[in-house]
Amino acid sequence: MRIIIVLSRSRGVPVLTRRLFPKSPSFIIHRTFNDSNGGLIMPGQLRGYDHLREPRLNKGLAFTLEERQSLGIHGLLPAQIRTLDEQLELCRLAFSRYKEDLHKYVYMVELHDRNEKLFFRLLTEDIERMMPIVYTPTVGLACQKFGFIFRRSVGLFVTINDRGHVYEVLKNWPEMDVRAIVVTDGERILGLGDLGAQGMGIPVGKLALYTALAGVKPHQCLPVVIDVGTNNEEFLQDPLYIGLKQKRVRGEEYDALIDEFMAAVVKRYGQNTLIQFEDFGNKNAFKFLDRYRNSYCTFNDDIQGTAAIVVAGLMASQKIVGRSMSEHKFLFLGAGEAAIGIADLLVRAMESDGIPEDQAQEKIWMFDKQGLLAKEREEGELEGHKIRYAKDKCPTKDFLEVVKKVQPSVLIGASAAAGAFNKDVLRTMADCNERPIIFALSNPTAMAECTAQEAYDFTDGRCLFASGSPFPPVEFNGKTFVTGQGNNAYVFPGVALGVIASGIHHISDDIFLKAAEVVANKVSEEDLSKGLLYPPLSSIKQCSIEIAVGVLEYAYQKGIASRYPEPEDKLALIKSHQYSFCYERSLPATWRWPQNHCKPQGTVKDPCLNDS
Ligand SMILES: NC(=O)C1=CN([C@@H]2O[C@H](COP(=O)(O)OP(=O)(O)OC[C@H]3O[C@@H](n4cnc5c(N)ncnc54)[C@H](OP(=O)(O)O)[C@@H]3O)[C@@H](O)[C@H]2O)C=CC1
Ligand SMILES: CC(=O)C(=O)O
Ligand SMILES: [Mg+2]
Repeated sequence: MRIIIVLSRSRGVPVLTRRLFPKSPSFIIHRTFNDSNGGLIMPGQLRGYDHLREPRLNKGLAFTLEERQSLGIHGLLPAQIRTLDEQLELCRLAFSRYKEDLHKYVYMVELHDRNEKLFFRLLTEDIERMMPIVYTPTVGLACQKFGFIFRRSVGLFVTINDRGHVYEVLKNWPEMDVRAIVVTDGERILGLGDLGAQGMGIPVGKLALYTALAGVKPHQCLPVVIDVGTNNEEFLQDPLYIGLKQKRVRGEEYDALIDEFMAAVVKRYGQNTLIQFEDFGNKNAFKFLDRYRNSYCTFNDDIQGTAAIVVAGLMASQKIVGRSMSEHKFLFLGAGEAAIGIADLLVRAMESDGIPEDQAQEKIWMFDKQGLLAKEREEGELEGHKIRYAKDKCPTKDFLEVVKKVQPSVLIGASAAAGAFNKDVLRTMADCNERPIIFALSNPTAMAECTAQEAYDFTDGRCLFASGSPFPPVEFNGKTFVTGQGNNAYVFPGVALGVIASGIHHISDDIFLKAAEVVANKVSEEDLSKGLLYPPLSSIKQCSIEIAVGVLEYAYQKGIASRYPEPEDKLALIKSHQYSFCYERSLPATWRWPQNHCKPQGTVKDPCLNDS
């Protein structure tokens, strides 16, 4: 009789062993070890050298002498031992020496690939400088050039050819404790259109913010691209394109793939796994939100996350403008995911102030490629989600004329129509409002409906302005305005952390209203006086934590949390779910200097001790 003993962390290995040796009884010792962040590591299976190759374990020159000795990597590193702070200083220097943003992006990707802790520490400590690189606007350029800068896989690609085997593909992802997935099919990447599989940069960037802003642990995050082809002709001809070179598959086959993906996620990682939909084309985005919102733990960031950040800005603006939500008139340029999502949450906010739904909808006008949404359009020309904002009559197909007729107090651009808020539009807003509110939400920067400078110049410095991608501070008449970033990045990381910590099964719109209130309450008089409708980016991490606590409170109040008992100290629970941005000790607790080994003299720095 043969006995095979399998020591494995993977559920797949014992199965494989049984298949290979069907007649032998195999004793499976399924033993796993957690690092202090909850990531699974297997000391018994790791060579010392792996600590240098595996980005999750690598500390570079920050390995202490003891660690180098005990891991058997002494001599594989030069003699210098650096602290985490010293490494960060060097990273900042290297980062700043790259002149091109795309080169900075590649530097960050390579750092991530080399030393995960250092990457996240750098990102989280200097979010104002790093966020425009790992996120909008540079991430848009990175997706366009993804084929050229692709180094190593950073997420999972599920293609239409994997139909029937999606669960097997998902099992190839090496992490077993995934709690959050950001998935795109690349059809509408920012305002750049169909970038197919190269849209992978977006889930990767969004999830980097999960960790950097809310402290969701990196090994719990999984970026996914669903590759069903692309209709981007340039990419189809480009030898560097990394995805399937075929036109997009649509219809039943596509829907079945997404259904299979959702079911596979639950099978592999459990029903509480959060699935964030990102940058799908709008018909699919609305369809999947409707289809899955009550059966999976899911939300659509472009529809719901964006809504929360715009409603937050409007709540904050009340302190200056003195108007409640229902006293505004809203005009949108664009009637897609972002615009409809914002409008729906605005209606909900007005309803909670006692305004009936139909009256709330009356205050909202929307303009798409064909003009103002009007009931008089031919049948079939108003998709389901647009109908509720259609007006009886369309005064004109000219946007400026609509601005003049409607005289909105709030103008919201979510169209990717660069420059559509031109001088005449902005001047008209200034003529009919003491403090016009202007959101140019489209990303990346080049797609914005107007620049910050234009907004202030053409409204005589009276507007309250926010944009989806960052603009530098603006001078007008001797005053400096700091422009706020109206971006869902203020919302989704905190919502995700709150959802993970409370174990919510389904995410309602009210959670996004709650998040909006939290963000609005963080805007100070001082922020508003500088022109900011949002807390400064320097407090976005605090904002994320407060949103997470707000979500947790809401979940227990409404009885939708699934983790019991309810924690008394909700902040402490949230913190217990967060990643540590400090190095862990890589020394086994029992390790001692060998007896015959003379401990080296001199100062031995311990990088774990001297960071905050
Ligand atoms: N700041 C933030 O946090 C976010 C910003 N965005 C940005 O918003 C933009 C739109 O995203 P999303 O709503 O998801 O995209 P969609 O494709 O869902 O919607 C775009 C909308 O804009 C309309 N549109 C396009 N061009 C024009 C034009 N020239 N004149 C009038 N309307 C036009 C389209 O009209 P039609 O319906 O007729 O096709 C459609 O209604 C993108 O740039 C995206 O990056 C998105 C999410 C979050
Ligand atoms: C910010 C974002 O989600 C978008 O532009 O699509
Ligand atoms: Mg998006």
